[in-house]
Amino acid sequence: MSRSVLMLPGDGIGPEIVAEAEKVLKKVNEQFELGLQFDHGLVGGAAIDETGEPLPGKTLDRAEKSDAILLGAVGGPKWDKLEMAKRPEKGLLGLRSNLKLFANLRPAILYPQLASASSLKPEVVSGLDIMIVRELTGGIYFGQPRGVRKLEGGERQGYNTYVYSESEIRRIGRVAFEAAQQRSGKLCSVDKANVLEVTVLWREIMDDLAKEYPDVELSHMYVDNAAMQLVRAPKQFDVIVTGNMFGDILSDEAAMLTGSIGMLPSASLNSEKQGMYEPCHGSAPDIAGQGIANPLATILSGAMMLRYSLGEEKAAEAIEAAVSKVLDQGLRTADIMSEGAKQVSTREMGDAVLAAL
Ligand SMILES: NC(=O)C1=CN([C@@H]2O[C@H](COP(=O)(O)OP(=O)(O)OC[C@H]3O[C@@H](n4cnc5c(N)ncnc54)[C@H](O)[C@@H]3O)[C@@H](O)[C@H]2O)C=CC1
Ligand SMILES: CC(C)CC(=O)C(=O)O
Ligand SMILES: [Mg+2]
Repeated sequence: MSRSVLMLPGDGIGPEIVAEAEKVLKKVNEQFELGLQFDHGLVGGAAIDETGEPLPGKTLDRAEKSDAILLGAVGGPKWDKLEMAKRPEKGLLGLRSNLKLFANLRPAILYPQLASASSLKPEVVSGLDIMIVRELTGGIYFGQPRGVRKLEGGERQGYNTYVYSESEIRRIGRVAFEAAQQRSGKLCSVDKANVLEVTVLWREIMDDLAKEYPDVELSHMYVDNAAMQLVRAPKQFDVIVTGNMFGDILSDEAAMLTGSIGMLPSASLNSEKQGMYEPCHGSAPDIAGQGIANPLATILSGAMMLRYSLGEEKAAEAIEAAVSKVLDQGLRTADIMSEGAKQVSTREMGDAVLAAL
């Protein structure tokens, strides 16, 4: 059976890291006879430069027809002066909303080899394995109305709207409760229910759902405390469920517990388990073109793709084992470099994973 994978490299370091993930995916495709067909498309700034739009119709059409998508990252200073609706980031948000990819899974796992690269002391993070379940197609990133308006007197006012409907909360809640059931049975819902009505509703729905999952222990935490607890005692968390913006911020924070944002993969799924897979980081314009970006988050996103959308658990595990082996060999990109290790480029890291497979 042939299945199609759409590669969307995007901008900045996107093409560099996606090239490494593609090598790795093509190798497991051969080794495990997966029958994957690879196609390529434009999104973000690269698409704006070529077609004038961050999400060309052709890309969306191919994305809708593909079994899974691997995306690098979008955005960069070249396009930052464009009005919001025309920026590269709209291409990514458009893919997420058009494909209804509401469930964003961001596992923050510390590879033991990287304990000294973590921002926290090894004893605080050893064995760290957190799953952040972030709602991805609602909340303040999508709420209407939004914009900048002129007030009486001429002063301008920027505004966005934080909205969640009951059904949006319920469907992401179910994903999180089910994830907790398959893990330790502990779920922490993160909100700001002491200030924001939308998250009072969020909390109410989570409490309601908890009645259907008696084997899951649900707790609630305000987002400011959660941000603090993540760096104080991160191992108190197993599954965290939260809204779009809080999840965006907390997952970058959690990334540093694993050594680098260059280590954090993600899966964005819809109800049909069609998925887009991408590293949690952005296009890193400050290091783009230097061949020093860490490709492991993208390679590990490829493993998540095999697991969640293509049902190829063995191939996914093979990639994860190869990454672990490469770290055992002491190979490190600059962001996870430590004393006694050997620094390698983006391409050398990809080649090492390939050789370890
Ligand atoms: N999913 C996406 O496409 C995302 C896109 N962005 C966009 O990316 C652009 C840059 O945003 P920033 O806030 O600078 O966030 P960023 O995640 O691109 O970079 C933050 C810092 O992390 C480093 N970094 C990121 N990925 C790395 C990797 N693989 N290896 C080594 N170091 C890495 C960068 O060098 C930088 O110092 C913006 O245009 C932003 O809108 C930001 C986040 C996600
Ligand atoms: C365009 C942004 C919402 C992307 C981002 O920061 C993310 O998804 O982590
Ligand atoms: Mg982010």
